[in-house]
Amino acid sequence: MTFIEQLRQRWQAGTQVCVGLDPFLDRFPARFEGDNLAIFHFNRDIIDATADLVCCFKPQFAHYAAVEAEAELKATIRYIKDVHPDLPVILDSKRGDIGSTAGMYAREAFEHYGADAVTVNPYMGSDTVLPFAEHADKGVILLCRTSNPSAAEFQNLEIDGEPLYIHVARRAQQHWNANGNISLVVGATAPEEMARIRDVAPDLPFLVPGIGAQGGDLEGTVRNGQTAPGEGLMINSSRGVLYASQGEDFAEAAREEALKLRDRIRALSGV
Ligand SMILES: O=c1ccn([C@@H]2O[C@H](COP(=O)(O)O)[C@@H](O)[C@H]2O)c(=O)[nH]1
Repeated sequence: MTFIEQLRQRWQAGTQVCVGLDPFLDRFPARFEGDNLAIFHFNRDIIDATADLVCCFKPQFAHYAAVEAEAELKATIRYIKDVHPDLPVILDSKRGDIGSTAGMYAREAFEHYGADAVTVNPYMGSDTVLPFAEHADKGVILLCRTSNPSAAEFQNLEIDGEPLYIHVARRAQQHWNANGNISLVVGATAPEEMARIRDVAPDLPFLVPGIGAQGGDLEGTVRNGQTAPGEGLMINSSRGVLYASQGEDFAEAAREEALKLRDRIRALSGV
């Protein structure tokens, strides 16, 4: 099954929640002290506690590379594929480079790590996006309007009467989506921008970071981002779910948070 097919199946099962797997070792419960595979074991417990509530998981690459835990990233993705094979995995590595290097980044995500989708920075232009998009069964999730406080600095600059992020969204919808495998990153901190992006990219799934720790607007996200009730969105929460408790009940607390988020989204969707 392709990334998009897997995602649609999860939307139909009633969830648009994406749990981000961003390990911070200093926020792990005490039981992981001295565990050489603490990141993998923590992830495994979170994955098992939330799998039935999510439409995808999203490990963020830097959180593994910075602590030389690339093998645990690979093991985490392998674990999801083996134990929860209906759940797609997004490798959030925000890659982007000249075409020949972009092709290697695509292989890194899809072949080496076994991810179903990867985040890509499209601001270097078409030749840096297409080496990812030619992997027709894989998802390519392009930064469009990000969630961070300075996102507007460049992304909202007007060019030919429209903000730069609109040019990216239109190019994605009209030129890069020949294989039907493109999605966009649109932050929950920018609900007005999200509405404008949905106008020019009516079909593309949105990966929506910024809920929880970043103070994003869940109601505005659902109102402005959905393509149909219960569809179109992968609403990410990382720290808000992973560190809901740092005690022995961390996995139960993570499940509770993911469940609350899923049900709030459902209620806002009217499904
Ligand atoms: O615009 C963006 C793009 C990616 N991210 C990533 O999403 C998660 C958010 O984590 P929270 O703890 O839920 O705030 C993190 O991995 C970011 O690198 C983003 O926040 N904004």
